Amino acid sequence: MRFFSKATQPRLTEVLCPLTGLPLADLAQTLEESTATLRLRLPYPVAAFASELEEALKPVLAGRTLHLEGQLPAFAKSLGKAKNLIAVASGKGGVGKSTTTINLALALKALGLKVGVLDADLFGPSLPMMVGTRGQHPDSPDGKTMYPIEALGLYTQSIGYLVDDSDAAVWRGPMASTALLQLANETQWPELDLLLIDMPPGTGDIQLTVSQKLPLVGAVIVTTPQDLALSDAIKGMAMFDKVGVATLGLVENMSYHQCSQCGHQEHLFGDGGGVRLAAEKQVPLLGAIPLTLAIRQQTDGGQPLVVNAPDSHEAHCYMAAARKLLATLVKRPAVPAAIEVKMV
Ligand SMILES: Nc1ncnc2c1ncn2[C@@H]1O[C@H](COP(=O)(O)OP(=O)(O)OP(=O)(O)O)[C@@H](O)[C@H]1O
Repeated sequence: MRFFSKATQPRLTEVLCPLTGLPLADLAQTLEESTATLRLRLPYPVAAFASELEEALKPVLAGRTLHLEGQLPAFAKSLGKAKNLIAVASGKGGVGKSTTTINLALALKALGLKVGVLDADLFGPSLPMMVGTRGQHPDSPDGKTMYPIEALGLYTQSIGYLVDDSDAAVWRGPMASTALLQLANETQWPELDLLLIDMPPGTGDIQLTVSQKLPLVGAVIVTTPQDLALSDAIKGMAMFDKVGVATLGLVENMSYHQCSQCGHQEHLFGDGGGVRLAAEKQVPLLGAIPLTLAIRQQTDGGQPLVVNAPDSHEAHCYMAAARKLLATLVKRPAVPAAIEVKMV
């Protein structure tokens, strides 16, 4: 419900939200409005957008003091206290799904969200290496559930914390799906705005079962511009479609190679594949991430670029993708909060 005075309402309709591009009147809720104050609530954390919002809202304020607050609502059922589960998937292996997941998670955290990452990549759990938690094991308060391991400000859980890579690789079919679902369900996630799930590569039974049994808001598909990766990305989208999970967007990884010496860009794996696929499937292209030495070195070394070099071109690419993903989410209808009915 939105309450605007006659003076404020038409002006808020003209002001566009810097995140979504939608009129703020469609998103904001007025909590308080007086001659001295305007207090607004938005459906996303506002700190990272404060200066853009203050600038955009100047015409509405007319000298009043602006107070902003915001929180991401739930767009699907939660998993315990974790809201908004998003699968990060790719049809083809080795396209940089895990690298994209971790950098995207850190970029979303930089936008003010509380983010968890579930490394569900049974066949090559790489999250512990990417966030520098290799060799750590989750604590258990009761011998039945586990706490996630906090790293770089993210709440992480990985099959790699529990078993050796060699043990994980031999899991097949139902056993693998059960292990993944247990890992998701038996982790005591804190209150999270988002939980990114780094899915195993492929579109087989394991991926299908996990997509059906976890309450996903949607999926982000990672691809490279290569024809083979693109056709596997289409298979990935079709799988999610089959189980009624929306594709929230595409990330084109290794979009172009950027030389660390001269900055020259070359389209090693082809040009424009992600743009064409996004247009054909009518899904947002969330971002185009370059293939660079720094991404590989720093992510593989446990210090992903978004935290280690936040001013780099690569970090800006991840930040732009995170912003677009957040904007895509915010435009979706939220799940209504539970209404408490008192019996008298
Ligand atoms: N944009 C990039 N620039 C440079 N190197 C990258 C980039 N993206 C990923 N890599 C590197 O490519 C390798 C594979 O990446 P990653 O493990 O993220 O792929 P994946 O799709 O998750 O693999 P798998 O299918 O095995 O789960 C890693 O060494 C990673 O550092």
